[in-house]
Amino acid sequence: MKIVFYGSGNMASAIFTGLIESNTVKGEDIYLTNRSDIEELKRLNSTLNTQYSYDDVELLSNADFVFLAVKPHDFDSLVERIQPHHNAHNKFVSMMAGVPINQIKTKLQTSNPVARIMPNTNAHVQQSVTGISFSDNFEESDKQLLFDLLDAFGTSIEVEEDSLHDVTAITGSGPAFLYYMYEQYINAANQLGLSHEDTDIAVRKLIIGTARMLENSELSLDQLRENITSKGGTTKAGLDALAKHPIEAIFVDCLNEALNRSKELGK
Ligand SMILES: NC(=O)C1=CN([C@@H]2O[C@H](COP(=O)(O)OP(=O)(O)OC[C@H]3O[C@@H](n4cnc5c(N)ncnc54)[C@H](OP(=O)(O)O)[C@@H]3O)[C@@H](O)[C@H]2O)C=CC1
Ligand SMILES: O=C(O)[C@@H]1CCC=N1
Repeated sequence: MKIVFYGSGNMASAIFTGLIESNTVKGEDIYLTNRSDIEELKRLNSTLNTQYSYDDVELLSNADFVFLAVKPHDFDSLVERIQPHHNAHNKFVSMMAGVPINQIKTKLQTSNPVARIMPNTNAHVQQSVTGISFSDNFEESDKQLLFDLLDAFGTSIEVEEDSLHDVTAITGSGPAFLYYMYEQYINAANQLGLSHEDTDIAVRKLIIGTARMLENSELSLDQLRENITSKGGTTKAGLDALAKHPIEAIFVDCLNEALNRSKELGK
């Protein structure tokens, strides 16, 4: 299988690293290109054995899956490279936030199958949650091949194309929202008495341990919380202070803004 990535940045590298490190695809079967950062392509060639080229005829020839991994605002520059050279064998897989399948087909002037995926950077540790939608003409056997690729770097859920906006907000951008929250927690913890170094280590371990509990426990979130909350104790005091703030409303606002931006990006 020949896989091409147009774009070798944060999201693409999380994916192709996951594909290679899980032994799902050999580095030599993955072809990378970017706008101009050849040093990065050489570095990836020496660490992951991936191929690289700026020759679009060579890249697209016999390519099974062509990942479109540029920012939405760079799509037009990508179209100039791909449109004259794509062939009937190419199945396109776009990870561009917000850009609809019909726009991809129109700009590339193609009736080839197109899938849209919305992964997240947890792909680096094979823990991406990836939403996927297919154009009507995507063959079942090709869908299965693509699902197998997605499995290599996490779990996938097939959704209606319109719902990819929700996936983008909740899990595509989601790691950034959680990192931001953890940053605030660390900032607040730094105002207590531990050294900043100890606080950083303690909070990172706290986050990892709590995530492991979520993974391994059969208890609900609220039961897990209840199990820590002694009557009249410290947790209750802290939770009461939290409840004075509109935390749910803050996240409603955050997710709606992300979702609206996803819709704007496709216009
Ligand atoms: N980062 C994330 O968490 C997620 C990102 N996405 C989506 O993934 C896409 C990429 O995002 P991200 O990886 O963060 O972006 P980056 O800025 O990290 O990478 C963008 C890549 O696109 C390349 N590029 C730009 N123009 C062209 C071109 N004309 N031809 C070939 N390559 C080109 C850049 O090359 P060069 O370095 O040479 O300029 C670079 O390798 C976006 O559409 C985003 O919506 C989706 C889910 C999560
Ligand atoms: O910020 C963005 O637009 C992309 C899409 C999801 C995560 N990063």
